[in-house]
Amino acid sequence: MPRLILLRHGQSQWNLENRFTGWVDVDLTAEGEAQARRGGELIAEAGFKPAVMFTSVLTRAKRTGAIALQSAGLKDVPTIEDWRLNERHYGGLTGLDKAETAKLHGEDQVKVWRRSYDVPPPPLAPGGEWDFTADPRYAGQDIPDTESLKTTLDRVLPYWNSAIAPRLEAGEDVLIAAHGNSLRAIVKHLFDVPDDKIVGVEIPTGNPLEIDLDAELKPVSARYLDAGRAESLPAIA
Ligand SMILES: O=C(O)[C@H](O)COP(=O)(O)O
Repeated sequence: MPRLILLRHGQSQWNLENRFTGWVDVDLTAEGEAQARRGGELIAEAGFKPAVMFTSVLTRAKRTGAIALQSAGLKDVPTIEDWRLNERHYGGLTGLDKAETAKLHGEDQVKVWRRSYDVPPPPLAPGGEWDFTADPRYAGQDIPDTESLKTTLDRVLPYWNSAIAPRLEAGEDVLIAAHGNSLRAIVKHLFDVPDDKIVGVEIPTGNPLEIDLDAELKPVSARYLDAGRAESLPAIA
């Protein structure tokens, strides 16, 4: 039975500063590094030995995965990076303070932007500080100027189907070190979470989520390895 571990990056500098981050390449805080190390210890305690780690092109996810593998004694596990595992693009909210944005637009509107399934934030204006179109990591790609969870899933799912699922179907265990919303998209897909229920799914930083899958890659059981920092999980059908 293949095992999958989803690991959201540890606390980033902008998690700490409460700023909308999306594709901005901020690094981990010291606390985030400690969370990644602890995640690796829990992965080792669970006896998890992935054949491969998938991650995004963003430093906070790549470093979390590398630190966790190192602290699990698994530093030789090969890593595959792809932008399709990036955080959702936060559009015109990128860089803004989350609390100030809530004062300006109201808590309800900000919750819709942050957690609804298919309402994207306003698009990013071209040419500004957070315009990623000239970033060589996205050369030749048709990159978004904002993303809802739905459009995030639209780019995560083809990558899941073409690159990740075949490894699990071959019986390999897989670690994915990524982001709150690219991982929420994978959770929505795997657990078949209805569109109006995904609003309640939160993924904590640096806490490995182990999902045991059957041959059809349907979840059989799931648990956070750090039970003390767990969030509730969707029901298994
Ligand atoms: O991009 C961000 O700001 C965070 O990584 C995730 O943000 P959220 O909690 O608003 O989804």
